Amino acid sequence: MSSKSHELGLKENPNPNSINNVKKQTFDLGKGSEVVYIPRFLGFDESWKWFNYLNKEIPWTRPSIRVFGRSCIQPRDTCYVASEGLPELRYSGYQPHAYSWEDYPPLKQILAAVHEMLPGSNFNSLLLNRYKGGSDYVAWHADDEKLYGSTPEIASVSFGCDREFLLKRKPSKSLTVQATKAKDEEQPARKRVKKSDNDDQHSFTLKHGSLLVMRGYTQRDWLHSVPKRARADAVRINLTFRRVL
Ligand SMILES: O=C(O)CCC(=O)C(=O)O
Ligand SMILES: [Fe+2]
Repeated sequence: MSSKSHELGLKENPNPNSINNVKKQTFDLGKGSEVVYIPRFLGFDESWKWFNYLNKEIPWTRPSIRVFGRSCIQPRDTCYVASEGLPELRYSGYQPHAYSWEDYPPLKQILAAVHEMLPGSNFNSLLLNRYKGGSDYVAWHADDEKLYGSTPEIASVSFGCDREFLLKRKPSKSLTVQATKAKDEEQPARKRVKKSDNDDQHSFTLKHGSLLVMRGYTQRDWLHSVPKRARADAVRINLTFRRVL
């Protein structure tokens, strides 16, 4: 254990007793996409220690990114940590500097807890986000960069202010609106696809100390976002662990 994590009073294994009997909610999104939500992945008090460490020690930046050809400031703070020798990450025209796990030893402890919770996982990179208040957000996107492969598992740990996390199914590429409508009208009424059916959207309130996992074809077939929320007035820190192939 590093002297730094000793100073913080952080344990080597963040929550050994609850690893195997935590409440785990699994959501089958259909067609090979799945989300798992574990509200109390890490203990409450311990999670505030992680929060304080991350808020203070991580070299947060708010880079310029490109969205639809326009340059803008990313509406949240960010940092990137990755194992050595991996291909570089690039998103929205921005290539973050890859810090080393050795620079922030407590991150390795959180990574170990995630690995223990998700047998078979082997994450080697981490994107950190800090939302300073309700006007910080992440727009609709999928983490479908090629370097993660076709069915990436992404493990997302949240600290601090509760925020809503939304998922919506990507519009189908093969059927235009017109084609969908025409096809729909060919069907007898009882067989028509009801567009009001709500299995195309899901919402989770990501709690302090929670873990949310997206896997299978979730990045190919779904978009996710953390929208602005006027009443969310406190800081939230989110860590997304990923495996670069
Ligand atoms: O903050 C979150 O919960 C999600 C962050 C996210 O989607 C991302 O970094 O790609
Ligand atoms: Fe994402």
